[in-house]
Amino acid sequence: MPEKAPIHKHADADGQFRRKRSQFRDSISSSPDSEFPPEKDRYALYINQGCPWAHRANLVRSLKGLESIIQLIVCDFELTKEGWLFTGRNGSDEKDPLYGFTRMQDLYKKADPEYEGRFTVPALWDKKAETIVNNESSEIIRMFYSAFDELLPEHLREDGKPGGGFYPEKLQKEIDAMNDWVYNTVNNGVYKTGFASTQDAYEANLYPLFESLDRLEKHLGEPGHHPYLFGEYITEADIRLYTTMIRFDVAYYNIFMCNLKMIRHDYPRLSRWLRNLYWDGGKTLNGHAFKDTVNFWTYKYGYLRAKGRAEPDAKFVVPKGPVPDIQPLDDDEVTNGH
Ligand SMILES: N[C@@H](CCC(=O)N[C@@H](CS)C(=O)NCC(=O)O)C(=O)O
Repeated sequence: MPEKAPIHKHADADGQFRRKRSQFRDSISSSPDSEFPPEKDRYALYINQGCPWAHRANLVRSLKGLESIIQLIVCDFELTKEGWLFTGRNGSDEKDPLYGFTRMQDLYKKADPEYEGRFTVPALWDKKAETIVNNESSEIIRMFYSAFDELLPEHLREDGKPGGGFYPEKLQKEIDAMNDWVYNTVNNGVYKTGFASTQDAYEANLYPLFESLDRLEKHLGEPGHHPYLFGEYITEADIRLYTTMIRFDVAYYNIFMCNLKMIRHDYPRLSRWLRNLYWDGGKTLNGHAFKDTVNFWTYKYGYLRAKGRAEPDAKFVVPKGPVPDIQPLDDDEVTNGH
């Protein structure tokens, strides 16, 4: 195995970026022997505004109407040698509101003093058991789909939804298959491209990323695959792709050098899909959740910082474009998709 990277370094010694496995993998469930039953005010979701994995969890918390059930705690999105901090800046609380910690790593150490993994967001905290239930976003979002449904009004419960919810049984195989290649080449693909520290590692990830974007563009043109990836209703596949696509033109294109094509100019269907989600007036979604969980400036500034082009405390210049951050819903230039 290549040498382990320190907190602030992204690529391993061989130039490749490898995301490490999450280690807290418990579940919230209402089964009788559940260690973590659904309860109002019992859990807190730790995020920062920059991270696309934390964004997934935050987005589903909003889409499901869980704001008054699960507390949201935001740390600063500037990664330091000590990991994520609570600073009072960048949307962050001044201190961790539960314990007064100034570092995310203190929370991980409280959960498990022997913990040796990365101190990542998102993390779902149980205030009663004082531990991390889960720090893997793909599992946290699935918990949020239905684990709290008994506490929610009928229209927000998965079994009350016309399409069968975010992960309907009849689509699970197809969603899982898409998740797999989208995760490897798109969600994580942009990171593997952007954090590559050799030309070979960069190119080895850049081309598969754009092959997958081409594949998604084609997918959206097939019968039954629009306006959302699997038809009339938003599913997990849309949620997982969204947090990467909304950062693409404003950050990954430029700062992560994912710059063979842009969503707005080169992918009309993906662009329309993205704008549909962002601008939806809350008619089909829970009140602008896709829009309200986005902060474009954070992406422009935060990825520049993450990429190491700006030293802490140095003055630096944040790219202005592209302008606008996202195009209006009905933009003639890009309406030839669907
Ligand atoms: N598998 C995790 C990945 C989370 C993750 O890597 N988060 C990044 C922020 S985008 C992080 O916290 N990195 C800090 C570190 O690795 O030290 C998930 O999807 O929840």
